[in-house]
Amino acid sequence: MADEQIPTVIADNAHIIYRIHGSATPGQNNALTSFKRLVTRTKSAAIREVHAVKGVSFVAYRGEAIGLIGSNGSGKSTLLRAIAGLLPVERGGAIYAAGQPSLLGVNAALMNDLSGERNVTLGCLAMGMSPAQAKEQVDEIINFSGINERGDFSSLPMRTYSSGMAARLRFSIAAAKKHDVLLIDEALATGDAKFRKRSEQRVRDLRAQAGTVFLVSHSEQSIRDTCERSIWLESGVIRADGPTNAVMKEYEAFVKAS
Ligand SMILES: Nc1ncnc2c1ncn2[C@@H]1O[C@H](COP(=O)(O)OP(=O)(O)OP(=O)(O)O)[C@@H](O)[C@H]1O
Repeated sequence: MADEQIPTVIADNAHIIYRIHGSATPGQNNALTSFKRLVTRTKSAAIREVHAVKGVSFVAYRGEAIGLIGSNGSGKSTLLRAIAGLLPVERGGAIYAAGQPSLLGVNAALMNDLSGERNVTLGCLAMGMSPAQAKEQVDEIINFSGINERGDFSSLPMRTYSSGMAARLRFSIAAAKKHDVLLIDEALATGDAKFRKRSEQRVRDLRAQAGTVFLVSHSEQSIRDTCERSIWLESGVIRADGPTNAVMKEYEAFVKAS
């Protein structure tokens, strides 16, 4: 934990509910039933709710790297998206964040028809760099991503890249900037072992630059290597929050028992 405890993200009783429209059985959603609902002012039976995150509270500090762990569907990605401001928190709770948290992979909307190089430039500009700064960064980002390891891919359109290559480029663009809060969802697991090592080092560097990093991963090793604190979510509820070793132990015992 950082010496000076400066909060970067505060979640206060955060509830996140997905509302799924049009999930009714056939016949429930035709024009006549819609009209009846309008006249009788009843709510659509076609809206179903998934309560993905249930009253989550925590404080993250500058300099911390926090792993989010838990079973499939436990709400980890949902929580990340809410921290990034991409999903609303229900009334009565809130998530406060310093600066503009960046969710890796979502913020960098890459264009399939443009070359990797052009995408790097656009990504840098979108993150607020000046054209001169962006130009300066291009080579370093391409090198870091390793997409040119098997030929000159950076000048080819993105659609010629494998999904792993695209993910690596996305990570490299996002990691070129100092972030107040960087949110990483499984991104480290997409690259090969060599890239994973490099990106873990970059996460450590970003942390050293006084940002806060959240990492969602099913790779226990990635979490152990990068995060000294972990939050375990299960069915949308925090089951444990503390030093990674202790939280992992509890989680593993739960997995074994279930
Ligand atoms: N776009 C969506 N619309 C409706 N429900 C969703 C949506 N995305 C996720 N959910 C539901 O919200 C719950 C939490 O999902 P979430 O993706 O946050 O879990 P996760 O912990 O990240 O899972 P995983 O480990 O499998 O990636 C699940 O029940 C899931 O079905």
